[in-house]
Amino acid sequence: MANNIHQIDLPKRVIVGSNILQDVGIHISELGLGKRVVIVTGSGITKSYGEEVKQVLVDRGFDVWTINVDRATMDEVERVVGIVREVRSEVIIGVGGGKAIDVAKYSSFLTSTSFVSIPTTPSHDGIASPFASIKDVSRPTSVRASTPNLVIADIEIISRAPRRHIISGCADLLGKFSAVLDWRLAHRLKNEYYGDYAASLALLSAQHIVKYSEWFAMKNIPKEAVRVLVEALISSGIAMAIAGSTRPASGSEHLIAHAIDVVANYPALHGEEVGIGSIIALYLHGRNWKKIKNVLKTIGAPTTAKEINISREQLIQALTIAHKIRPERYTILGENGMTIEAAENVARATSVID
Ligand SMILES: NC(=O)C1=CN([C@@H]2O[C@H](COP(=O)(O)OP(=O)(O)OC[C@H]3O[C@@H](n4cnc5c(N)ncnc54)[C@H](OP(=O)(O)O)[C@@H]3O)[C@@H](O)[C@H]2O)C=CC1
Ligand SMILES: O=C(CO)COP(=O)(O)O
Ligand SMILES: [Zn+2]
Repeated sequence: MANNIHQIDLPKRVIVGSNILQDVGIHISELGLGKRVVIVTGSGITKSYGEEVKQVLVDRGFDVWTINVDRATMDEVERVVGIVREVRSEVIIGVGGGKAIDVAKYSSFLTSTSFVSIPTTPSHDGIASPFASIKDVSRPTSVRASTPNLVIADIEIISRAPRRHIISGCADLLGKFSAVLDWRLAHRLKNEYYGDYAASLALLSAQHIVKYSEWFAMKNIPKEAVRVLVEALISSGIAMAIAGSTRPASGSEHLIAHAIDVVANYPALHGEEVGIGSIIALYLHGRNWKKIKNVLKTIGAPTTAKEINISREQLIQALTIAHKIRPERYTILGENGMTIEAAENVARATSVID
């Protein structure tokens, strides 16, 4: 950011549509990414999607190696990096949820190889962002990683993800209302860089979830709504790429979500925790938290500590440590955070606890 120079690395190509996996080889060739490919998937249902991608690539003459990962940890990243170097792979493809995509994304960053993102679930906005959540890299927040050269989001596949994942993605996006308020606050109080365009783009993704909340409330969520969600998740990732940080997408609501993970060892999906964090963050900002709580309720997202499997004591503890998660990122939690008494009052005022 020195001398006002701001570098933005964006994805080269983003494909959103149905039944598009068979074209992955064509896009990789057209973009000139290389012929030697490592595919990273999870070890459950995403394995079969990884096999499908492998078959398509092998049929087009690519050399392909597949690695299944169980967790998004540095051990798994090192395993992938080792294989990528050994087979001299030029491209890493992440096929799956946040775990597989983040391991692939960070491994690509460490090996300076091209990165292709093929999400199978819309549970979070890391699909197109240049940041990865690696669980044991010193702290529970994301680290700089590769911008995807190519994103292939197949709506047919993504629509088959569990309803809970779809709602988690919606809640991750609703978190942008408080994230942007925090960013503006840090700009005004701490003279931190603020990019209004990136902030507006992040807000747009959250506004679309509010606009389409009745569709997301349906038992069988229509594919059109899933497409809106996927495009909004990609757009939020682009906002992070434009900002050069996760600032437009992550504020005090994310600090609270990360603190919940620290206190209760990942009790719920990332977006579900962010939804709870948003209610509290908007309350602290003096904004219309009831409106966002209603949207969360309408779409079937958790709005209480109990619904994300944590006790009132765990929630209160998380609220009191949230400001320490990323001390350099100023938010409404301030430098000293909340006392136990304040945390209890806030959680009760918003009915996150009884
Ligand atoms: N990089 C970033 O900017 C961001 C990263 N994150 C991170 O992303 C992670 C959360 O991602 P999430 O996707 O929730 O977690 P996972 O990747 O762990 O996926 C959760 C489960 O869903 C399964 N799954 C994936 N696709 C489908 C599908 N189509 N149908 C049925 N099941 C499916 C996975 O299968 P399998 O077992 O095969 O993997 C896995 O068991 C967290 O680590 C979070 O920190 C969150 C936000 C932003
Ligand atoms: O989850 C994210 C954006 O939705 C990334 O946020 P962090 O930078 O706080 O990990
Ligand atoms: Zn998030």
